[in-house]
Amino acid sequence: MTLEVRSLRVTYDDEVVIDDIDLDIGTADAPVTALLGPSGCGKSTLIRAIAGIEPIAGGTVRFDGVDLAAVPTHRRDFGVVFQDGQLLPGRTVGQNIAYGLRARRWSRAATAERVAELLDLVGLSGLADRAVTELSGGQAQRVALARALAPRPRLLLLDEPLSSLDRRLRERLAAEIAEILRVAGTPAILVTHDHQEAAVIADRISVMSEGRIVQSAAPDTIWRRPVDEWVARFVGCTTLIGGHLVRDADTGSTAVQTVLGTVALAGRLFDGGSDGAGGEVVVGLRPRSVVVCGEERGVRAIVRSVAALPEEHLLSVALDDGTIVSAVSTPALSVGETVGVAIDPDRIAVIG
Ligand SMILES: Nc1ncnc2c1ncn2[C@@H]1O[C@H](COP(=O)(O)OP(=O)(O)OP(=O)(O)O)[C@@H](O)[C@H]1O
Repeated sequence: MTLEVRSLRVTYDDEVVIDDIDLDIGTADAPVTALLGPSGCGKSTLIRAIAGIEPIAGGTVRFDGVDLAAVPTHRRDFGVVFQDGQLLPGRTVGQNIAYGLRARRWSRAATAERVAELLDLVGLSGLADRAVTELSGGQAQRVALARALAPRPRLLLLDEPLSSLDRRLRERLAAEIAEILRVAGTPAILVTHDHQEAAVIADRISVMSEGRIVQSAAPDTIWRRPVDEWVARFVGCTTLIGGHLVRDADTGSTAVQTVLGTVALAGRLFDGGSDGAGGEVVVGLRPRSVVVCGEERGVRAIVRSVAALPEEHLLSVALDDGTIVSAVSTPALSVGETVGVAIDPDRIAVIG
């Protein structure tokens, strides 16, 4: 059950909005893919083109090998959930979930059974007769998800389904959606701005920029081996520094030398490929990639500013060569103080 997008192009007037995109959705190793990218990069347009709502200017969209060019939206058997749910306001929760089943001529008994099953799946049993205008935002999005899943679609298209909810609810619902999709076994594409939501719900993340897919990989590969500096910055690296790869003769593992010291790059993400000794790389640092560790063990730095966060202090420090980096410290420190800093290898990205 895979969706294959090949050389897809979508244009608005003469402007190319989707440019030569290849994508495989619903593969055995990655049933759920998240599309992550900045505002305006074309995520929603791509989803709409796959759904058949947006005409395509070139390329193909196939499902299980069948070209969908001549298949209208309502015959593609795809479920869609948008940001604001788009529930039918004059009807109850149960009637909304049953909506697609009526159109497909399901019997009354089969419809009632399926609605009960989905209410249970999305955790809303007992709310079948509630008017949808009397639901919380989170409940409404669960009903929208149940309605999309009810006819057993071959693919689910989720276009920012949680972005109208507050952060805490979003985090909780993201975990619930991940579980619901796993139980339903339905392949899905999720459009989101939120890195954490992408990692919680999806098996694979495709990063988009200006109408193109710039990297598709498992979430930890995206965070730790971004394909270029743009992706590194997009996934939270605020400072990029040069690095030189060296091979530890004793362990055979690769390490990277930087102005912040040398750290081992353990694990499968750093094996093989261009990870041999002698290569030049770029190391991406996040605000928590550098830790204060005592002057004797780290690289000398002077504290430039200190912000007290609830669980730690966030510092800006200057190295002897003038490089400015963010660092975290549990104890409070003063501006002007000399400290030792070191890289936490589990929190950096390596590009190249
Ligand atoms: N109907 C339209 N006519 C002309 N241009 C459009 C239309 N819809 C979208 N665009 C443009 O196409 C580009 C991609 O828009 P799209 O909505 O796909 O981006 P997005 O990545 O989903 O953004 P966001 O994250 O802000 O929702 C944008 O430059 C947008 O202005």
